[in-house]
Amino acid sequence: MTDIAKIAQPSNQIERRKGDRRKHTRIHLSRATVSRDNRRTVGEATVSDPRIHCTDVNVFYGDKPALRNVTLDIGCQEIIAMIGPSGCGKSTFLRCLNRMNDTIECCRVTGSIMIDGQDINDKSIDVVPLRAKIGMVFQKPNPFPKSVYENIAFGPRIHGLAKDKVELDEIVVTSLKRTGLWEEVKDRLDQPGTSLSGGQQQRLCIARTIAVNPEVILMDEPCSALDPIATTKIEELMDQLCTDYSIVIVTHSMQQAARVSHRTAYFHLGDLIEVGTTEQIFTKPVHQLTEDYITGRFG
Ligand SMILES: Nc1ncnc2c1ncn2[C@@H]1O[C@H](COP(=O)(O)OP(=O)(O)OP(=O)(O)O)[C@@H](O)[C@H]1O
Repeated sequence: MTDIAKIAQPSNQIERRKGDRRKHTRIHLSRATVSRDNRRTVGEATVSDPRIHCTDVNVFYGDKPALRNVTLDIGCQEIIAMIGPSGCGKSTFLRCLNRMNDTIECCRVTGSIMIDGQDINDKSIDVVPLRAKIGMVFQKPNPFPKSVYENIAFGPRIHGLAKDKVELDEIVVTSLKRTGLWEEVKDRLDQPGTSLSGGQQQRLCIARTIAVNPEVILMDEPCSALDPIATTKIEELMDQLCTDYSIVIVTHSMQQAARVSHRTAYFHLGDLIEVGTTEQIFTKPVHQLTEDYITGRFG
């Protein structure tokens, strides 16, 4: 078994690894023990043909910095995983990518985040089409309180993507087929989305996201509320979807990052420490902080 295959082993073996990890001495790194120089990003943060190009992104909640000078590209047709200890800024970064931080009053974002030649932080940008272009799937499945059909049809209808009912039906069927849900729900399209299982609800939310033709799908711990079988289905789905969309996933599970992503970005206390191919990050991390985290010495 290769090193990365060991990391990506199925979740029934993960519990045993957790036990092993507890044997390591825990290292508590305070801001004082890690100099700013040691927290410059190492690795290739940029790609030749980025879908999203982030430069010097800083985020503050009130006066408190949550992210510092993050420069990172999101490539086309890639799955990039954001990993790091709790509170390091992974979700904050994800929310920057479709201006979800706008919904937090005390939050201020600086720097540039370019997609299709436009800075998404430009005040003239309409966030409704932006959030269709850069869709988001949350930790807990959150279907609309509507039927299965309406959960999918709602977005294309408000974005004017279907000229009539026939086209709308086609989008609904295609989106459900692409997420592998069609066979499971084709006889219950009129039932509430909330009547589906948790894993089906999460795939419904992904189907709802792809129904409006996104370029990027943001996933904030999309499997944390799901069992291992539902998790496997979502991971297989991500693998299929990345041929058309860029996927950015925040995950607490290093095994999941190793299984699904092409590149991995490691955050620590608001800094982007290291970016690289997932294989390199998990087998030959360059930065000591990355190594300490992936070997379970802290976090
Ligand atoms: N709405 C908010 N108001 C104030 N501070 C916030 C808010 N959201 C996040 N923060 C702070 O910003 C920092 C980064 O939080 P964030 O949720 O992005 O981290 P994370 O890496 O995603 O954590 P976790 O893995 O626990 O979800 C933390 O110090 C957190 O307390």
